[in-house]
Amino acid sequence: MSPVTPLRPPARVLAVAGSDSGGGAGIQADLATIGAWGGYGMTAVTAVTAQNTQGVQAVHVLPADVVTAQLEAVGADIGVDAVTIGMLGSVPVMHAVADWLEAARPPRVVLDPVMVASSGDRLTDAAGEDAEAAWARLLSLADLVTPNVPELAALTGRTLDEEDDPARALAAAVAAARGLVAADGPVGRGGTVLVKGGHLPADAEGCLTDVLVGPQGETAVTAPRVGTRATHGTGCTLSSALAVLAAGGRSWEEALRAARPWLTRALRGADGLGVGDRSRPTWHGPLDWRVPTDDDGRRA
Ligand SMILES: Nc1ncnc2c1ncn2[C@@H]1O[C@H](COP(=O)(O)OP(=O)(O)OP(=O)(O)O)[C@@H](O)[C@H]1O
Ligand SMILES: Cc1ncc(CO)c(N)n1
Repeated sequence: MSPVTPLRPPARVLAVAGSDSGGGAGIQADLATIGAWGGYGMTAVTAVTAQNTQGVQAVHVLPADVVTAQLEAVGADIGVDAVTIGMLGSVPVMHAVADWLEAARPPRVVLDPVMVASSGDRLTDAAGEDAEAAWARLLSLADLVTPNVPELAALTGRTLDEEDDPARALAAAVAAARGLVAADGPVGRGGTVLVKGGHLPADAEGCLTDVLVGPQGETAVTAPRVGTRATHGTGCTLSSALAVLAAGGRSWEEALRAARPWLTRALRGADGLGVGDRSRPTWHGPLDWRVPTDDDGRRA
């Protein structure tokens, strides 16, 4: 019997990110998501974190040359259709990744400018002018940048947490993103910014809005706010889904319209997981599987 050959080879997606021992964010979320969407996942680990649903207990950032070695090993042999970049951890690692992006020029680059975990713990020691220069390099090499609102505030130097009205808060965030994609802004190559609404108040219908802000225009995608504390890893999950969908040929808008309802299901599925009791992870797997839990989502 001849071996089974897929109709189309899977998209090869490289995740450049930190390891989350708790399994909810970082490399673990990236690989689960890439697999869930039928892609072939590869990794360049930038840092090892000891992390669970309570917070981050330890961070060890890898030496920059070890990160470069992983990037070169994968790029030279297997090939890369899309890259999703998350936690980088230090200025030397940021420059190592930027150097590789400049040399390898992978076709689609999604940059999630991770700075702080959902628990509030810092995930990078990069600060000051050195960090600003490294972010500017990375932004200029990205096709899609996916900041949450605090990250957008940090990248643009704007204050984005003073507005309580949902529409005005979103408008302020979108205005900040416009500055990033402007002709003289730091996001180069006609890149796009996805403003993520997870840190903004829900609107009167109980919905959150994400907005793609590109040089040619803007697209808003709205979804119900899920009343759960299980939002750990949503950012990594969304970025990886967008990378694998774009690698399969979709535009950023098509990718976001496909990924967003799936993310809603991943958030809804999380409460039945019974994993930890604080900042629980989203659930990347099939939804027809449950463990018995009590009303607080703890294993019964
Ligand atoms: N409670 C929620 N209900 C529905 N969607 C949500 C919720 N929280 C976040 N999202 C969605 O999850 C995605 C990630 O947004 P968010 O702003 O939380 O990113 P993040 O802070 O980078 O995530 P992370 O928790 O991984 O750090 C967005 O599409 C956002 O709209
Ligand atoms: C390793 C890692 N990357 C990203 C995040 C942000 O969710 C996290 N908590 N941990």
